[in-house]
Amino acid sequence: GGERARRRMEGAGREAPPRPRPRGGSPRQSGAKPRAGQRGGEPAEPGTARVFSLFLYLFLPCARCVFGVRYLGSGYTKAVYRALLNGSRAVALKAVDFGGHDVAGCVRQFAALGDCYRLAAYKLVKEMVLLQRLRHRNVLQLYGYCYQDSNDIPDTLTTITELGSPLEMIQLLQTSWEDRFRICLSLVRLLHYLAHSPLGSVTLLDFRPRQFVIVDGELKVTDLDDASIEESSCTSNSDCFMEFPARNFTLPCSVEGRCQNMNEKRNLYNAYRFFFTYLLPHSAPSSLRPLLDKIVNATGELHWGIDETAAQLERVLNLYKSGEYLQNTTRIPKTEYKRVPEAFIPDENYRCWPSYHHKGCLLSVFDVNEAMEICDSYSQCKAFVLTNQTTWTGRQLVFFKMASNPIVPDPDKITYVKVTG
Ligand SMILES: Nc1ncnc2c1ncn2[C@@H]1O[C@H](COP(=O)(O)OP(=O)(O)OP(=O)(O)O)[C@@H](O)[C@H]1O
Repeated sequence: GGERARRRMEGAGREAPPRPRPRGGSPRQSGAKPRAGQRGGEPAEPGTARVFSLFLYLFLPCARCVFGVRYLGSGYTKAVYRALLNGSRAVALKAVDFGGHDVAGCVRQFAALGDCYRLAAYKLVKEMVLLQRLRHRNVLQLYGYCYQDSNDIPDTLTTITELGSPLEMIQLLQTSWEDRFRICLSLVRLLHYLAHSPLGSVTLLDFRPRQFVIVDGELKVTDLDDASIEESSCTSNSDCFMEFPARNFTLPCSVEGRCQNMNEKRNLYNAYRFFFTYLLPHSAPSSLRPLLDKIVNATGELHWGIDETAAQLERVLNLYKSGEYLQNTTRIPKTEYKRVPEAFIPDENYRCWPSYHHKGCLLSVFDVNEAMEICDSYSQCKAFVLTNQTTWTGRQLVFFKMASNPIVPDPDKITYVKVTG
C-alpha cells in the first residue's frame, strides 16, 4: 500500500495554486540560481531560437510571465498547474507541493518548512536539469522557469514545460491499434534515446504510466526526478539481480564490475509490462500479429536490447505505412461499388469500434481496396466516404455509412456506394 499511501492528496488540504504574486523590489541575483537558460554549446535544432528566447525572459517572478493558473494534478512531491504564457500559449507549471507527501511528511518530522522545501526542491531542480540535457521529441520540452514567494519562503522555483494530458490506460485501450502502436513506438524511441543519451544510459526508476503524458498523440516522459544514470556496480552476476513482481532476471557482471545494460533492460522490461502487453497485439492487423507477438515475447524475456526492439517496431511501422501488410490478402471482389466523386453522405452513420469519431464509423485505411474490404465485411455497410484527412501514419480516414441517401456535393470527398443485386 506504500504506493497508494504515497499518492493522492488531491482535493484534501490542497495548497492554493502558485498564484503568481507581484513582488516588490529586490532584483534577481544572477548566478545564485540554476540557469536553465544557459544551453551551452548544444547544436541548434528547429525551434531552438524560440525556446531560447523564452528562457531569457523567464528569469523573472512568475507573475510577469504566466496567467490563468489552474491546478491539474500532483504526485508525491510536486504539483502541476496549467497556465497561459503571455496570455496565449498553454503550458504546464510544476512546483513543490507544500501539501504533498514529501513536504508535509518532512515538516511533521522536523518542523522546518524552509529546509523541507529545499529537500523537495532538489527533485524539481534535478528534473529541470535533466529535461534541459535530455532533448528529444519524447522528452517533455522545458521552456524555462520562474520564481515566486510561497508559504513565506522567498523565491520558490516553478518550472515551465510543454503541457500534456495524463496517460489514461483505460482510454488508450479503447482507441485504435494505430494510436496505441504510436504510444509504444514513441516509448521505444524514447528508451532508445535514453540508452544512448549524452549523459550515458538513463534508467527511469519510477516507470508507471503516470510518469508520462500525451502531447499530440505522442508519449512524452514528464517526471524525471527518479531517473538514474549510474549503472549498478558488481563483483559477480548475482549482484545484477533485477526483481519485478512477476519475474526476476540476473544480468551478467562485466569485467569492469558493472551490471551490463541494466539501465536499458530495466526500462525495457517495464515498457513490456506496463505498455506492450496491453497495447501492442490487441486488435492489430492480423498479418502483423506474428511480428508483434514476437516483440512482446522477446521484450518480456529480455532477449533483445533496445536497439533490436526499436528496429523491430520501426519495421512494423514501415509494413503498416507502406501497405505491405496487406499484400498477402488479395481482395476477392464480392461486391461492386459505384464511385461518386466530390460527394458526401452527411447522415446514415452507424457505430463501430474502434472509431475515430464517437458518433459514426470513421476508420483509417491504406487505400480504397482496404475500404472496400471493410465495407464488404460489415453487412450494415452500404457506402463509404473517403475524406481528405489522414492519420499520423498517413493513412486515409474513411466514413462507413449504412445508406447512401441523401448524398450531397463536397469537393474534398469521394463516395463509394455498394451496388447490390
Ligand atoms: N506537462 C504536464 N502536463 C500535464 N500534466 C502533467 C504534466 N506533468 C505532470 N503532469 C501531471 O501531474 C502529475 C504529477 O506530476 P509529477 O509526476 O511530476 O509529480 P511527482 O510529485 O514527481 O509525482 P510522483 O510522485 O508520481 O513521482 C502527473 O501524474 C501528471 O499526471
